[in-house]
Amino acid sequence: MTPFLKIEGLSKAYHPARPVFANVSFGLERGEFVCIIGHSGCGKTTILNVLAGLDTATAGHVFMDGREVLGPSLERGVVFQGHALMPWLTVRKNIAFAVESRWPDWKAAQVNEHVEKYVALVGLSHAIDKKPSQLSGGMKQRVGIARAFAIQPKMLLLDEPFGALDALTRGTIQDELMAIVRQTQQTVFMITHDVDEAILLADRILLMSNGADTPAGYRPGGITEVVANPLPRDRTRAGLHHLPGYYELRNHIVDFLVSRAKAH
Ligand SMILES: Nc1ncnc2c1ncn2[C@@H]1O[C@H](COP(=O)(O)OP(=O)(O)OP(=O)(O)O)[C@@H](O)[C@H]1O
Repeated sequence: MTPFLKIEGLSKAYHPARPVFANVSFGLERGEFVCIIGHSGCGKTTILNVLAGLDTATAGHVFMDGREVLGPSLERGVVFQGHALMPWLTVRKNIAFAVESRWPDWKAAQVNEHVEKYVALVGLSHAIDKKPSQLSGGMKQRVGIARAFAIQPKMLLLDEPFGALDALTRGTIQDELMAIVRQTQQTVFMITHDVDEAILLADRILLMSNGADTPAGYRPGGITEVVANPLPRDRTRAGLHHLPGYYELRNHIVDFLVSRAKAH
């Protein structure tokens, strides 16, 4: 069967002889949550941008639901590291703008009800009529997350969406994200640097290595290994460390990052 999202032979080269990554192929099933982990500069954001249709690959193709991704679409919701909000609009209007683009026929009251629901979901009802400059970095990030969810895309692409959040908020939003994704059967591709976050959220974890000079010549970066998460899907943040298999999985990923992800 063809997967919901299919990535075939993707390469990106800024210098023809030294591609950042080459021959990257993988698939995501509908409703699957996949995280990608790798050191800075290996090309994770580039891959995510190609999946979003915001960047083009030097070689290879991406198909979603049987159609090639050739540009951005409201079928794919993206949450960036920086929150990318319109600074002159309130939280309500930032999200309403996206919702109106997605459903141009909706009446104002319907748009507003929808916006309020998603703002409540990320715990920001009290700040709904504030502008981004009046919010903390973490709050702005939550607005970005609410906006991506509000357009109910077929696929969510998340580039370290929780990086700027303090540990407590991060935990709460991880729980919320997990609950929504399970409930909506959302398909998610997420970049993270946090091994525990990947183990908590992902069904599978892609381990990506950096391009490197080796005795045999330059070796482009790529997906070195795909790790299936063996832990039960109803795992929780608090219970994660007690699950059999957790430490083996964690050690395996940390070992990859320490000794295999970069040539020494
Ligand atoms: N416009 C560009 N011109 C030349 N090189 C670029 C350009 N954009 C990105 N790169 C290089 O491509 C590589 C991959 O960048 P990318 O942002 O995808 O990495 P990343 O794995 O997401 O890193 P991080 O974890 O730090 O966000 C980096 O080495 C970067 O220097």
